[in-house]
Amino acid sequence: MDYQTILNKIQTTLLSVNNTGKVATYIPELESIDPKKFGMHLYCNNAGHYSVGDHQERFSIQSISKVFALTLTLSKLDYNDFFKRVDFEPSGDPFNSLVQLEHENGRPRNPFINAGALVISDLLISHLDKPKEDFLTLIHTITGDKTINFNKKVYASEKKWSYRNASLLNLMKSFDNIHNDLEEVLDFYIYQCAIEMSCKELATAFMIYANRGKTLDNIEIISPEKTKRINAIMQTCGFYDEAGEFSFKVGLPGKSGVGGGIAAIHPGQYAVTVWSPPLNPKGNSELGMLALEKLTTLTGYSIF
Ligand SMILES: NC(=O)CC[C@H](N)C(=O)O
Repeated sequence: MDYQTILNKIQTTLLSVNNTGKVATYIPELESIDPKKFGMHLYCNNAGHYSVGDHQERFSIQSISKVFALTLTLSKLDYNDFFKRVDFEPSGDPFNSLVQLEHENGRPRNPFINAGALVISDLLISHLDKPKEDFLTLIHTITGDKTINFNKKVYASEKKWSYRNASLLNLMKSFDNIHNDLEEVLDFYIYQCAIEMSCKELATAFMIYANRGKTLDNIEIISPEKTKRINAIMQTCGFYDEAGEFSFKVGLPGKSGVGGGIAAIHPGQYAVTVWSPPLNPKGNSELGMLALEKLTTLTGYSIF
């Protein structure tokens, strides 16, 4: 498959698209990002790399971090302990919605909405001595790059504007589904979202999900069985109330973030990442969705 020609075609086509998306502003620091940035990186199972645009530039991974947090949790915890606290059904609601949580007694629908990721942060704090270090170490291990870190400005900016996440935490605490100090949980969650990676680094990291839980150096990060489940949750819950649309149009398991990144995988084949900051009304990268739709259309392959 000539992936490089396909990526070039995608970039050329997207240059002429009228991008109606808007860069996220509710985390003020994200507003300063150039909306014209566009990068894409595809990492093939046979170790081939294909890329276009700003694929080497780091950006805020935001909710893509939720996949790594789930991976770390499932590598440490028994399923039952975990799924008592978080479900694995699509929410059909925006990523930061409070409504469903009240109806469902403080048990989040899935690990990829904010409420679910906050419970995961709480669980990791309970089970790890150094949650932040362990989280970063996981990312260093799966990318082979120890320079990856969090962005202090984005972190500070989200901390100032975290009223909604604080509300989610308080609501869950009232149902006894948060066990640690609320400030500590919020701080750890915001730290994860503020991590910066490039398309290239994210595609490398996501190769574990395309490769049954193993890095390309054959280190098992998570079992094939748990990898299967993480991929299933990406497929059904990776795009909030647009998960159905992403499945329909793209047909790959993936995860988006409000920094404008999307990472997706084709099991056994490749990991692909795209970055374009302007978001559609559901909080997913407008051009990112389009780029991946074109990828599976032009290659003729998705998981379906
Ligand atoms: N969808 C996202 O990327 C949301 C992450 C963001 N840090 C938040 O909690 O609101």
